[in-house]
Amino acid sequence: MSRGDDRSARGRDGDGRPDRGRDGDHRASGRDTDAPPLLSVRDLRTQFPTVEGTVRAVDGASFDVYPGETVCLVGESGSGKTVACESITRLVDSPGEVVDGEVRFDDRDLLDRSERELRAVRGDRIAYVFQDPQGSLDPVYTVGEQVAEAVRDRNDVGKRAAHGRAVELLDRVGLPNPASRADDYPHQLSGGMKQRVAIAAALAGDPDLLIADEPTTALDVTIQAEILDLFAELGAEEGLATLFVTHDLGVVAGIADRVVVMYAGRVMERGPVTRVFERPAHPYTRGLLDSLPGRGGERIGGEPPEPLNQPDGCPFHPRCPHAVGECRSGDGPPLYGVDGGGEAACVFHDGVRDPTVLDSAPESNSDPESDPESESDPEPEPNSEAEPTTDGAPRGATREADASASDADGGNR
Ligand SMILES: Nc1ncnc2c1ncn2[C@@H]1O[C@H](COP(=O)(O)OP(=O)(O)OP(=O)(O)O)[C@@H](O)[C@H]1O
Ligand code: NI
Repeated sequence: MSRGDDRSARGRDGDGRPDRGRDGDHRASGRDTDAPPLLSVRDLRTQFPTVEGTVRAVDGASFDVYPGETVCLVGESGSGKTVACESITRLVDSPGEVVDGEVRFDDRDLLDRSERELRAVRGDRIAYVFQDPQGSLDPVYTVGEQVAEAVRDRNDVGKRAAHGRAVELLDRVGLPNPASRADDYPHQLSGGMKQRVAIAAALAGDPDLLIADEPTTALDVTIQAEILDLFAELGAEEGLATLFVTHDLGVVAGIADRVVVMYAGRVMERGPVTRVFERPAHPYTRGLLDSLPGRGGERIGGEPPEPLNQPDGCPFHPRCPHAVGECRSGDGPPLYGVDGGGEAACVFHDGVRDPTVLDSAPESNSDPESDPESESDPEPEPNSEAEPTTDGAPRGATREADASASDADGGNR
């Protein structure tokens, strides 16, 4: 039985939400464009008090995730991606604390809920997958026992039914020979298979939102691509919404409907993936894109600010080739609407004041036909350009379909 059937049988689709991803429409993703956001994060602030001062790990971030879509959180190391994800269900390690903001999920503020209520939301409605599958599995139990335990935690079923469901879930995530593999211990599985098991456990409560923090970073490149395909499938076939953290823009090109670019705890730019890749409106986003192998490969000069020593104004101004006086003082620019969808926190967002900010794109940007190919190549090695279609092509094609859909209706998001 597929998970979709199971949902219907349990009446979860009877809540007025459209039956997503099974109608063979033009979108490859299961994104539901008419529904209100599933998750709406507003002005989120999470801080860590330290002896040297307060680290503002997330400093006023706002973004949405709609039902069935994949939103990628990107940004250099230390930009606050992980802390933002943890803040959504208040998983932040002490002494870290969410000090302000709103996290609306299904129209209730999660930040108001008790720890007990949040525990029920976690795993059931919102599930997490982390970078290191080893860390999420217990070495002394078989993988079948662990997934079955996750099933029993979230559903009122007996041992035998839970085991059957565990095998189904292991099959769903593409574990070969799931019935016999269920008896394996984690150390008997490869890294990619362990990550599949962790994903199966995350699916045990039939969540609506999966938060995946660099789930493929620890895996080698071909396995990475397979796991990314699995995430894409889960979105398209089961209407699962995903908030996906990565610092790899090649990965973003392959799976995202929309992108949120973070820097120094703030959102620098957000919008439909095609618009952001083709016409980035923030110099930081452009810098990240220009560092892709297919786009010049040059890293942004300088380093992100020290957590305890943030500059005034736009946090990116010390590294920005376009910075002017007003970028260096005040609280930094607000998010301005950008043509084609989304927003950018830059005074040059519309190219009116200084067209060079938006026009300084590399040559390849002027050819929209060939561009997505190089973007979608998830392989960071220098030789990856030689064989861009090996596994980049199918996902590149998927993304184009997704992204044009996002683009068409993304103007107000
Ligand atoms: N326990 C902690 N105590 C103090 N500061 C912390 C703690 N955890 C995170 N931070 C700070 O919060 C900021 C955001 O960290 P976070 O881990 O969210 O970044 P990230 O974008 O996920 O980076 P990466 O790509 O390396 O995973 C960083 O400046 C980090 O130093
Ligand atoms: Ni992180």
